[in-house]
Amino acid sequence: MQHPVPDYLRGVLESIRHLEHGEVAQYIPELAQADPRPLGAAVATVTGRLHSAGDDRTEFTIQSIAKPFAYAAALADRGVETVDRFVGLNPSGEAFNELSLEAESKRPDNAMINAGALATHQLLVGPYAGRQERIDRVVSLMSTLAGRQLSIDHATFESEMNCADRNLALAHMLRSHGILHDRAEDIVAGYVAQCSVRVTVRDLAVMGACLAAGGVHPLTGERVLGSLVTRQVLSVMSASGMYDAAGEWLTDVGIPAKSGVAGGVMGALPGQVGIGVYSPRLDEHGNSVRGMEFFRRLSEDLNLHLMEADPLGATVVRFVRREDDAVRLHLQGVIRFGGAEAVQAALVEISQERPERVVVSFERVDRVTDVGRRMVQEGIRRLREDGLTVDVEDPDQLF
Ligand SMILES: NC(=O)CC[C@H](N)C(=O)O
Repeated sequence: MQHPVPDYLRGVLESIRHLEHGEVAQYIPELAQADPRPLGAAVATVTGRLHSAGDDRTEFTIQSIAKPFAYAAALADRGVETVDRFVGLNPSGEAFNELSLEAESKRPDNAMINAGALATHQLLVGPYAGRQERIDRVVSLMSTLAGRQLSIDHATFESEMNCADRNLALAHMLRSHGILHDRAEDIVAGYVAQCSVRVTVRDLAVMGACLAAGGVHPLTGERVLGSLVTRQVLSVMSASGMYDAAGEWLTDVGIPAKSGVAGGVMGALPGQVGIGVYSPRLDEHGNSVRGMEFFRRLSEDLNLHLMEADPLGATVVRFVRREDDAVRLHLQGVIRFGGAEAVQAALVEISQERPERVVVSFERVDRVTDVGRRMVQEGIRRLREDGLTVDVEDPDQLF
């Protein structure tokens, strides 16, 4: 049989194809000439399966979708503290190309707007890195994440450099505040180069899946980014990834995402999937019109909203069985805070029966987080302190 997901994706694309409002980006000549018709989408799971439909092999420039990856690289290269000194964490509420600086620190509001991305680009590699080293760093990280060597579209690069007045103005202002150190021209060139990297929706989906998997590459299993770095990137993406539409986006769609003015949108839903979509016509915020509609549809059809959670706690306790001399507590699934609290409650109840022996079985458990382990250990410690015998069955040594 054929996997149903590509068919589903095709259906969604067909249902949004009629949306023809919006315009291709006008302010970069090369993008203004782009064919507005292509439409493609891809979804990659954190377990490494990739599905796509429509114009899924068409290359386009990544533009601002490079920002979260440059931010990830800077966080990895310079550490959270250093990066936080130069780039803020709050939504700006203004357009992506505004000079949005925090009143006192003069830091750009966040790394998803141009001012923040210029500051982030300066931080790449190390204090003495040169223009080419910084570019190589971002391109190489994005290539690792995409699982193939990505390259720069020189025509788009030149085209944007010829009309980069606004980004140059931002860079000069940032330099006057001591946020940039190199020549404004070099930082802008590096930033524009990172924006000019060519990708497909399949690349975006895999790159997003890597963020969704906490920094572990879904296809190779290799850890590419630290889990705290990934968490910070996703947090800033959720707050600011869709620019001044970020609040509405988080409410309606609930998938951390980043858009680019060539028409790409990348999403990363923690623990589940990476999503890529491409359609060049943009709304007034610079977000792909069909791309946003695609995300709305997926979020609704597939229940992907970040804030839509199931009450997971109680399901960790599979059952409690009373035998002659023992009470057996069978656990299952993933034990995090919510589940571990339910285990502790079950242990409190069992302690009141004062059985000779308690057996806690992890046979059907998939995973125990650190906090889950500490909490279950504490429950068991208290049972033993009460004078009960507790045995743990843990064939896979998860506990
Ligand atoms: N939102 C975007 O994709 C903007 C990227 C573009 N290169 C710029 O700096 O204007």
